Order: sequence, then structure tokens, then C-alpha cells
Amino acid sequence: MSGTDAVMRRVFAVREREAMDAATEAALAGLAARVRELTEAVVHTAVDPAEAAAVAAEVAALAARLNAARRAEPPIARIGGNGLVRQLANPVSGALNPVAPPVEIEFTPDGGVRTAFTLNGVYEGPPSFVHGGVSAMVLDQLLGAAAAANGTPGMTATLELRYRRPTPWGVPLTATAKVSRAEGRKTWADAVIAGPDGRTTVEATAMFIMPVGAHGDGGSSGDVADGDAPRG
Ligand SMILES: CCCCCCCCCCCCCC(=O)SCCNC(=O)CCNC(=O)[C@H](O)C(C)(C)COP(=O)(O)OP(=O)(O)OC[C@H]1O[C@@H](n2cnc3c(N)ncnc32)[C@H](O)[C@@H]1OP(=O)(O)O
Repeated sequence: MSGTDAVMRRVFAVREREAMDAATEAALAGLAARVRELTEAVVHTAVDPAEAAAVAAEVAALAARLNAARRAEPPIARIGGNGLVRQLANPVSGALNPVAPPVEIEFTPDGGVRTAFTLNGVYEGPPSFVHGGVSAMVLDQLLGAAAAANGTPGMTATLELRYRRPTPWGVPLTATAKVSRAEGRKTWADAVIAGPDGRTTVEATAMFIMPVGAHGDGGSSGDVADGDAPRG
């Protein structure tokens, strides 16, 4: 087990969960993608009530088929080649979670993280624009990934959002995050979401705290990953 692997497991108390083979993961990712399409269709559909009721009955039957064999907990945690925990069913980035857009996070050469994504009408808040809580969720995840990429993962202690202008849905968005400071168990990071014109729509600052004991020494140090810091 790598140093980062061990720290991430302690920080997030990742328990061993039932292993998932690649074929199952691919099949469930495909299922989640179809359910995302279904969700979008439900939000936009204009079919008549009888048709909506008929489809609801079919969806209930499909849920019953899936529930015929259940895991006790969502599938989690694969440690990626970069040393970061990949949550397969994370609600922001998990390919196996239909609620997730999903937002795919990549590492940047400067030690930060970035993502390019498009949110559809499922995530609408004000008419034509993304719900502010959805932007916060995406930014929390991205900021957390930046803290982890810095080798100083933790729990979100504070998350401050500044909504500069509305974030449109249905168009390509980008978001970036980077750690600004790490002291002891605390790590601060900044992030922005930008619209297709490159203008910032939301800014965020977060502080993450590594829980006591996560480092295995009472949590007094911020250099959690030592020489094994995850970098993309
Ligand atoms: C499986 C995992 C996958 C991960 C994938 C990678 C990407 C991850 C992406 C994840 C993204 C999503 C991530 C999520 O969704 S994380 C989920 C959302 N966050 C939480 O649920 C956190 C809940 N809170 C806690 O667990 C504890 O309160 C924590 C751990 C935060 C601190 O409890 P602890 O007992 O350790 O604290 P302490 O009392 O010893 O205080 C220590 C110091 O900290 C200061 N302080 C404390 N709290 C706050 C506060 N709220 N604001 C400002 N300051 C605070 C305090 O004054 C003191 O300062 P000082 O006196 O020393 O100066």
C-alpha cells in the first residue's frame, strides 16, 4: 500500500468493499449513462399522463430487477495510478452514479486540477442557469481533489462561494482548483468555474482539515504523502 493510499484510507475511513471487476464496472457505467438520459428525458418530456404512467410502471419494474441483487453499500474506492481514491459512485465524478454529471477531474502540471463539463437542464436552478448548490457541489469536489493532489487531503471544513454571474446550462464549462496554502492539518484551496467565453461565473475558497489520527501520528503534519504525493 502506498503512503498516499494509506493516508486516504485513514482520512476517509475507506473500508474494504466488495471488489468489482472491470466488466461489471463497464456495464454499470453504461447503465448509469442510460439512466442519466432517462432523467433528462423525464425532466423535459411532454408526453401525455397515460404515457407517463405507463413509463413509470416500466421504470418500477426495472428498479425491481436491479434490486434483485444489491450491494450493502455503494461501490467505492479504487486507488488510481496517481495515488488518489476514485469513488465509482461519487455524486459529482462517479461514472456509476446517474446523479453525477459526471465531472471528470484531471491533474494539471502546476499541481492543480481542472475539469471540462456540460450540465444539462436536470441541474437547472434559475431559468436557463445552473442551480447554485450544484455549482457548490462541483467546486467542493474539485477543491477536495486539489487538496488531495497536493498530498494534504481532508474533510471540507469551510466552503465559501462568490457567484459572480449566472452559470448557463447546456454549454461547455471549465473549472480549475489549486491549493494556496497548507499548514498543519489545514489546507486552503481556490477554484473557479468559467463559462464558454472564459469569464468566471463562480469563485470558491475552501479549507480542508485532516482528521486527527489520519496521518498516523495524531495528524500534526500536513505532508501526508511524503515522497508519494499524487501528481498528474
Ligand atoms: C473515499 C474518499 C475519496 C476522496 C476522493 C478525493 C477527492 C475528495 C473530494 C472530496 C470533496 C468533498 C468533501 C466532503 O464533502 S467532506 C463532507 C463535508 N464535511 C464534513 O462533513 C466535515 C465535518 N466536520 C468534521 O469532520 C470535523 O469538524 C473536522 C474534521 C472538519 C474538524 O474536526 P477536528 O476535530 O479535527 O477539529 P478540531 O476541533 O480539532 O479543530 C482543529 C482546528 O480546525 C479549526 N476548525 C475545525 N472545524 C472548523 C471549521 N468547520 N471551520 C473553521 N475552522 C475549523 C479549529 O478551530 C482548530 O483550529 P486551531 O485552533 O488549531 O487554529
